[in-house]
Amino acid sequence: MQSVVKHARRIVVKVGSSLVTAEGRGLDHAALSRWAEQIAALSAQGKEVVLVSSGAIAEGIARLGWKKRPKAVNELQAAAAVGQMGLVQAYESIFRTHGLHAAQVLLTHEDLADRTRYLNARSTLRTLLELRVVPIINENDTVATDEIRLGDNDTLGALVTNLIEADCLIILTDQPGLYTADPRKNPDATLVMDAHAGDPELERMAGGAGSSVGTGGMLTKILAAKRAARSGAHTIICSGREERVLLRLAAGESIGSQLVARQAPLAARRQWLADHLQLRGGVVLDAGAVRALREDGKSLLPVGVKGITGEFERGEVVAVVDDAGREVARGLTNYSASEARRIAGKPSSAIESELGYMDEPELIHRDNLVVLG
Ligand SMILES: Nc1ncnc2c1ncn2[C@@H]1O[C@H](COP(=O)(O)OP(=O)(O)O)[C@@H](O)[C@H]1O
Ligand SMILES: N[C@@H](CCC(=O)OP(=O)(O)O)C(=O)O
Repeated sequence: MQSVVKHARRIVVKVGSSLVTAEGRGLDHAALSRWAEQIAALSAQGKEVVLVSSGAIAEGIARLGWKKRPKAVNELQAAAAVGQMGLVQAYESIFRTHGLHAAQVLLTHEDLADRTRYLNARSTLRTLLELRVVPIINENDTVATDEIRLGDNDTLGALVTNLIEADCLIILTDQPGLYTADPRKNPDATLVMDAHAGDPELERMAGGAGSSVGTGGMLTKILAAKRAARSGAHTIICSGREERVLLRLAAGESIGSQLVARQAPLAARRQWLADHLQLRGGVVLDAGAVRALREDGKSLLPVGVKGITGEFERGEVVAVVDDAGREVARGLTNYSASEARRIAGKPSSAIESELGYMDEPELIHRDNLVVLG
C-alpha cells in the first residue's frame, strides 16, 4: 500500500524523547540535522511541516550534569526550562543552514481547551506556515502541573494535527513501527503495516514505555492515531533512524505502520470539543436519552438526565455518559452543575419554576455536542 504522505500537503512530524536523545545523554545533533534537512526538502516540495519535538527534559538533565532523571516535578520542570533552550538553539541553527526560519511554540493542555486561546494558537500556526517558517512545538513543561500535564508528546502531536487540520501525523520513534506486542519483550512480535486507526485490537498490542526516557510507549501513539483520525488525518508510526525516512514516505514508499483514518472528519468546533482531555464533571443519561443523542442527533434535554457528577459552570465542556459510565458524548452545558442537579429528570417546562428563570430549554444544544464513536 502506498504511503498516504505522498498526497499530504500539511504534515505534523513528532520526534520522541527516545530518538532526540541517545538514552538520556543529551541531544543527538546528527539525528536532528537529518530530520531538519528532510523537512527543508519537504518544504521545498510545497508541503507544510510542523515539528513536535520532545527532548527538553533529557537535554536539561544532561546540561545540568545530573546522573539520573529526577522524580520531583519542580526538578523536571527546571530541567525542561534549561533543556528547551538547547533544543530550539539546535533546530534554529540547523534550519538556518537550509534557509528556513524556525519558531518555538510551547503549549499546554489549557491553551487548547480554552476556545479563544485555541483559536489564537491555530491562527498563529497557520500564519507561520504561510510564511514558510517551521514551527517547533513542545509542551510548556515549566507551567504545566501534574494534573494538567499532557505528559507525552504523542497526544500533543495529535492535538496539533487536529488544530491545524493536517493531512497526516508522522510519529518517529525508536522502533520500526507498531508490533503485535512490545518487541523488547516479545521477539516473535510482527510489524503491523496497515490498520484502521480506530481498531480496538491495536490498543491491546501496546505494552508499557520501553525506553528509559520516553513517556507513554506505544499506547499513547495508538491513541494519538485514533484522536488524529477524528479530523480525518492518517498516522504513520515508524523509525526515526530509518534512512531518509520522511523523504521516502513523501515519495509514497510504505514504511512502518500506517494507521488510516476512515471516518468523516468532524467539523472544527466539534473537533475542539472532542479534544478536551480533562473535564470537571459530567451528566449521566437514561437509555432513551442515549438513543436520542446517538441515533437521532437530538439536543440533550434535562428530562433524560439521571444524575450529575463533579462541579462545573455554565459554558464549560462536560462529559455525557451512559449509566455504565461510558462516555457517549461531550458538550457545552447551558446550566451549572448545581442548576443541572435541580432540573435533572424534569421536563424543560419545569426549568423556570425550579430555577426562577430559563435560559435555554436544552441542557446541551446539539450544535454544542459531539457524539463519540
Ligand atoms: N506493540 C508495540 N510495538 C512497538 N513498540 C512497543 C509496543 N509496545 C510497547 N512498545 C514500546 O514503546 C517504546 C516507544 O515508546 P517511547 O519510549 O515512549 O518512545 P518515544 O519517546 O518515541 O515516544 C518502544 O521502545 C517499545 O519498547
Ligand atoms: N515535553 C517533554 C517530552 C515528554 C515526552 O517524553 O514525550 P515522548 O516523546 O512522547 O515520550 C520534553 O521535552 O522533555
